[in-house]
Amino acid sequence: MARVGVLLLNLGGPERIEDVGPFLYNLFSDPEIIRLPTPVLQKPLAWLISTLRSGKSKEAYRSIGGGSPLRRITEQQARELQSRLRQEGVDATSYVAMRYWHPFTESAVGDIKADGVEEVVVLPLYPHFSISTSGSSFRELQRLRQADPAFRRLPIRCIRSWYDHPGYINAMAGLIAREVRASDTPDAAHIFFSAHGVPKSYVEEAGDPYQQEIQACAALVMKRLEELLGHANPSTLAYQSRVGPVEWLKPYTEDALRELGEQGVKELVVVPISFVSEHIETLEEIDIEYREIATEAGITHFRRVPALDTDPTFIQGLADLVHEAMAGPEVNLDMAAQLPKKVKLYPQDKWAWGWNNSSEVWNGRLAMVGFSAFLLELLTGQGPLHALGLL
Ligand SMILES: C=CC1=C(C)c2cc3[nH]c(cc4nc(cc5[nH]c(cc1n2)c(C)c5CCC(=O)O)C(CCC(=O)O)=C4C)c(C)c3C=C
Ligand SMILES: [Fe+2]
Repeated sequence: MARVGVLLLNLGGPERIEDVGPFLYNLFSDPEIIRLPTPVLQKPLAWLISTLRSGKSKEAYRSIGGGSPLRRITEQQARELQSRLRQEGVDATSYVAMRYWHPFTESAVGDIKADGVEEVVVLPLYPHFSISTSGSSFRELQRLRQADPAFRRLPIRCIRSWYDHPGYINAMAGLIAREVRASDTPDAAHIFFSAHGVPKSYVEEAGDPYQQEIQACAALVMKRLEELLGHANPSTLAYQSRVGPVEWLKPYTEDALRELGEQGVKELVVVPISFVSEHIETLEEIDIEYREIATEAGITHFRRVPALDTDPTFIQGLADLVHEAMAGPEVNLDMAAQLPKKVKLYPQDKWAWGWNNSSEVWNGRLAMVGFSAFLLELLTGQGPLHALGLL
């Protein structure tokens, strides 16, 4: 029997307040998170944004106990999945590969090689594919594989996304049904799906299938929920956690909550749909910020469905996904990271004269170069502005 390594991909989170700044720097250094047409500016911009954001982020992490529970929960999921697979006769060991904090992807790959694993199943702990999440981790793995002949030799089967997998849909519907039954008005409780957002351009320009997978998933969960409850509840899908000035997927969670309040909705069952573990965006953003907005909007009952964490139906669903992947063909990282549409990531790169997309991009680039030079001068204390006595 082959020794199988199940590599679980996740984002990672700061474990202590001191980790918040470096964690944010790692996150914003990723070109899949901030898609800049000029890569040379990625690191200065990451430094700037992480510095500006870290106060707000630290406050949020403080309010949930001083750090993210994501590593602890992901490691628990990994242990339970491993024991489930071993009970089912697979010689499996699971490994956790975080994208922006410990344990990093590189260290998980090192452990896989040291343990003599013979084949790898890559399972992102994101049910829905996005360029910014699974896509980014697949690319990181691709870089590590290209640089390492020993890793390259291992057969690999990547699971791209699993938003429609029966184990996951059943587990989600089961948890929601519990909250609906416990509500004051089970027939009328409004099911509110809150998914992590992404910038609109990811979907419309770069061809990210994320929105389509989220919509399809919410529809499947609602169908299963109706079967479990014996009645259809009203539902809404909205997107949370917007960062920065650009437009993200709409409706935004805060706006949708206010609108439901205006419509007279009183009882809400909030479902964190794109997350499979509790973390800052469930424990702080939903439980504290959005609860407050809903209450102000006149929603009197706000119940939040817990994240799946180590729910047994969910862990069994993950084990089934691994079995299905092992029974299928190899799926390499290129195939897993592929986008459905053949699109240009930066359509504005195409040159054209006049006041248009391309000239706006070049203005933006020149402004960024000027801004970086200014930043450099501030840091080094040397440059033309100092020479002119302006700094
Ligand atoms: C489906 C899940 C996620 C998507 C899609 C996603 C996209 C995305 N996120 C940011 C910016 C931030 N994300 C942060 C933390 C964070 N995000 C996810 C999940 C998705 N992100 C997780 C699991 C976590 C870790 C949470 C934890 O408990 O530590 C943060 C840091 C927290 C904060 O300051 O708000 C940022 C910033 C962008 C820009 C983006 C898409 C482009
Ligand atoms: Fe995020």
